Amino acid sequence: MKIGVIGGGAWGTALAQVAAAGGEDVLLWALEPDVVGSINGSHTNPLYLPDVPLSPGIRATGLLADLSDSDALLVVSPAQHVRAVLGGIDADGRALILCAKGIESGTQKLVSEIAEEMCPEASIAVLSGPTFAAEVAKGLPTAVTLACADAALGERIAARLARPRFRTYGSADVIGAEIGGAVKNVLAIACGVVDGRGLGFNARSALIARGFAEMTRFGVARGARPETLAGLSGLGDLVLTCSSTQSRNFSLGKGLGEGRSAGDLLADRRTVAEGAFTAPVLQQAARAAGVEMPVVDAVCALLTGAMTVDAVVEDLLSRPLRPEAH
Ligand SMILES: NC(=O)C1=CN([C@@H]2O[C@H](COP(=O)(O)OP(=O)(O)OC[C@H]3O[C@@H](n4cnc5c(N)ncnc54)[C@H](O)[C@@H]3O)[C@@H](O)[C@H]2O)C=CC1
Ligand SMILES: O=C(CO)COP(=O)(O)O
Repeated sequence: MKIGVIGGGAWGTALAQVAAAGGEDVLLWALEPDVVGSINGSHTNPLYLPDVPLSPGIRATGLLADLSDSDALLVVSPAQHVRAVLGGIDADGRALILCAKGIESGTQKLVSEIAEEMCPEASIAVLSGPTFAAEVAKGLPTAVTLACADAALGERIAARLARPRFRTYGSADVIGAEIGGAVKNVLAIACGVVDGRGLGFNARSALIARGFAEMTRFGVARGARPETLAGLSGLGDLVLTCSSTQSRNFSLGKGLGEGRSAGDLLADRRTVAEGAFTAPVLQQAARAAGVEMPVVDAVCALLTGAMTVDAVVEDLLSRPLRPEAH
């Protein structure tokens, strides 16, 4: 029994650490030779997870094919690269635990939908929740949703990945777990804007609550269960990511709120702010589903530079008054 981890960014490295802490045999694939070298040589990942000593039980490789004898694969590449990495591995008959948070540009597919298309013979689960990678890698208490349509398999994976300080809660709602994680990244950009522009805590809380209403409307339209969206992978992650500059999405929004352009903020950035990729495709998907998402529209207008921060805020505040349950 071996666990393969696809992706040597912050989250792949932290999850490898969780797996290794339970005595699993862990092999991590990383794109960058430097990451492979530092994990194998000094048990560190200075590029993506600096200052965290890693378990010597984690080994790394630059060859995806080396993961072919793992019975379970944690897929932790950014959402826009999942299709390409899954194209490079034979996942038939194995458990694919999807950990990226996003929607694919062009296809409007969730990561589980990409995986079903690329690996029709694999068993699919989704791991999502409020999880800053550095905190998880340091062993700070964390809880996640582990969603799988096959209840028995879901229970086995949840038990296999659970640790004393890493609690896994089971769910059958794969789509709901994914939509929470994808949508909250876009909403976190909006909350960062509020912080950067100095609009106050009232505004941030209003945005979290109204953003959650958008997440719920969109999620339910795509078949998610409301209780999943109100759980760790939805509301839980929304609150985390909207509260701290540890979040790359929140930081991006903060920069926008301070008057910098998305182009400048994203240029030369090595780490991924998934919300910047998800926002336009989420906007398209919401429109196609007839779901109103004004906060998501506002983020899109800021990312393209179509509107200024002040114009976007004015726009949101001057919408017609309506019942809260709308
Ligand atoms: N960092 C965190 O705290 C958490 C991240 N996630 C999610 O995990 C996913 C991965 O994020 P991080 O590990 O944070 O990434 P990161 O920002 O730390 O690193 C970027 C990653 O993108 C990879 N990459 C760049 N170009 C690529 C390509 N052409 N093909 C394949 N991979 C490529 C890099 O190798 C690296 O692994 C994202 O969907 C993110 O939303 C989920 C929970 C927590
Ligand atoms: O998904 C995350 C926490 O759950 C990480 O958030 P960021 O990608 O915004 O850093």
